[in-house]
Amino acid sequence: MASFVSTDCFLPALKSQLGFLNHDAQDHSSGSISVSRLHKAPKSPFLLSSRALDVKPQVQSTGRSSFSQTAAVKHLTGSVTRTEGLRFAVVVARFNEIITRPLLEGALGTFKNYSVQDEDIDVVWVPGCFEIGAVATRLGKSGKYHAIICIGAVIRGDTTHYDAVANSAASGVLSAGLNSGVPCIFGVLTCEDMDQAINRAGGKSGNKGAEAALTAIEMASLFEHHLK
Ligand SMILES: Nc1c(NC[C@H](O)[C@H](O)[C@H](O)CO)[nH]c(=O)[nH]c1=O
Ligand SMILES: CC(=O)[C@@H](O)COP(=O)(O)O
Repeated sequence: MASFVSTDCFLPALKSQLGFLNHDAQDHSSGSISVSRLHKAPKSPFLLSSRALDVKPQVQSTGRSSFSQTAAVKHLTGSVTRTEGLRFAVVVARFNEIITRPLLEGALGTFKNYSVQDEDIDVVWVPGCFEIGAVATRLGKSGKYHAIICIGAVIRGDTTHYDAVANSAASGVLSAGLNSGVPCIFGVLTCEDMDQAINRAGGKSGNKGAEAALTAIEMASLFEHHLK
């Protein structure tokens, strides 16, 4: 049976507060989850009420937190080094191609660096980000791909059209993944100006297309190697 992963990494203050009282210290008055109930309750510090944190800590005889990681815990993670046989689609918007093409090149370069075969990659061009969702859904439902990257660049103009396009693109990609069951990766820049976009398409902020490809590989591996 899995138990709680150690809090060492992110809750040192809480960990130092926590002692492990014997069962007669339960606090039934406030209905809060006292520390001692953690022995029965899911071992998550997030269930602690503030009153439980007032509990005076006792040093556990073992000196170990009950939030210790156990060998029984199974961790599933996609591997970026297991790309053999994984197939990808890249949906890329032609609008702002001066940005989307370097994003695409960043993605293809990452696939190459991680040994994804050219024959296992299909690139589909659409007019703009608004069209990405429908195409990603169709590709996902085709059953041909292990993950789909969606690449675009929405750059604010003079009107509120930006908000419509950006929000539609995000919800379209999200819906495509949820409706098709195939990981759809959001590689769409939403920028206030062209400089921001250039910086994220191979400039000083990196290449978001390359990042999206790495995410796609990990997610494709997670689904293919662990979640079937
Ligand atoms: N302004 C941007 C657009 N606009 C076009 C839409 O995406 C869509 O193609 C049109 O509304 C027809 O349905 N697209 C982008 O990708 N980026 C923009 O900045
Ligand atoms: C994101 C957009 O739709 C934008 O580029 C359109 O520009 P404008 O708002 O000036 O029409």
